[in-house]
Amino acid sequence: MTGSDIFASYPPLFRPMEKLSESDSDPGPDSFDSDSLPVIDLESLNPGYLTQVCREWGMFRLTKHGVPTELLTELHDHANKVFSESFESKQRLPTTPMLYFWGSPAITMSGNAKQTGPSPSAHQVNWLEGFNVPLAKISHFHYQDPLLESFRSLLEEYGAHQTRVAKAIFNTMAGELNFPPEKSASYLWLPTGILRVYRYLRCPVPEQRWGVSEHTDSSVLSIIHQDQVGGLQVFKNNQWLDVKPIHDSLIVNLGDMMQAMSNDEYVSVRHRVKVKKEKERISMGYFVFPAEDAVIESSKYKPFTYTDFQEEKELDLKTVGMKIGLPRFRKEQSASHHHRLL
Ligand SMILES: O=C(O)CCC(=O)C(=O)O
Ligand SMILES: [Fe+2]
Repeated sequence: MTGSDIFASYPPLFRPMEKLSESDSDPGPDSFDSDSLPVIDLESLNPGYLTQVCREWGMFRLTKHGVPTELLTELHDHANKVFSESFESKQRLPTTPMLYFWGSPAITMSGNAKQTGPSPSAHQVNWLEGFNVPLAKISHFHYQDPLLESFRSLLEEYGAHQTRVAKAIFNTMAGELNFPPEKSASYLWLPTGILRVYRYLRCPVPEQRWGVSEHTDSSVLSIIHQDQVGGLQVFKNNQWLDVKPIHDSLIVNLGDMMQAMSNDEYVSVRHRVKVKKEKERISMGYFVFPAEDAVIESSKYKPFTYTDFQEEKELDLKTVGMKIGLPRFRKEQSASHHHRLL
């Protein structure tokens, strides 16, 4: 590919108006200071420490997770190649088992995009493109194209690892939180698992745009693997901390459903992703949800299902213009808020 063709793979909205200068490309790896994110070793999972981290952080680095390093390397390599194809050819791909989207990470859990591109208001757009991959269907399809087929098969393998990891972490949490066994099973409903493979695009005005703006995940658990570019930040002690890219570790964060299930003992952590002028970034996320009809019950919340939560969120996005999330489901929301102010 010649230099000027690089942006043929970008959705048109993200193609720079002017040629980005040579000095803007590849200034070498960024150096990240080591971060203070807690580290949890899956091989010797310590329930007490996990609980402490879930209360204080809602995010941690996972090591000894058993996902082979070569699988991670190959996945990033394949993702790079697939994303480098022209925008038009990516748009023409079938929507199962991998749905191509751009400009917004907000896709419904079943993987049915409301729309695969955003409405054209560049300011709110997320500076990314991606594939949404529901794991329930991934082994039922095969591609003719060898690159896509090996990407699909790697994702299937990766998905099985993520499912295993999520189950192990959740089971420990469920034990610590004393969930009754029948609740545990529907609170983490593995067939809801999805992967999202993202490519964050180079942005001429990185300080004016977000890869993903500040949010909490709606999931029970999310697991991120990022390449060496960096950009993920987590909000802790009133500050945004850079999450250092470390190839053989995974980043686990708790979502809104876990916070509600734990009766606000655990935190659904705020995080965001920055974009860069000179580099694209690839990350892969795994997200898992409760069963559709599982009623989440805890003393601080009115009983609700994940479906109720999604419906409320979509309504809020339309009417308020943002996700309100958990406060919509807390009992005596205004009264408790008042208490805190006094
Ligand atoms: O790309 C990342 O590192 C995180 C993406 C993310 O926060 C999300 O998809 O919810
Ligand atoms: Fe997120």
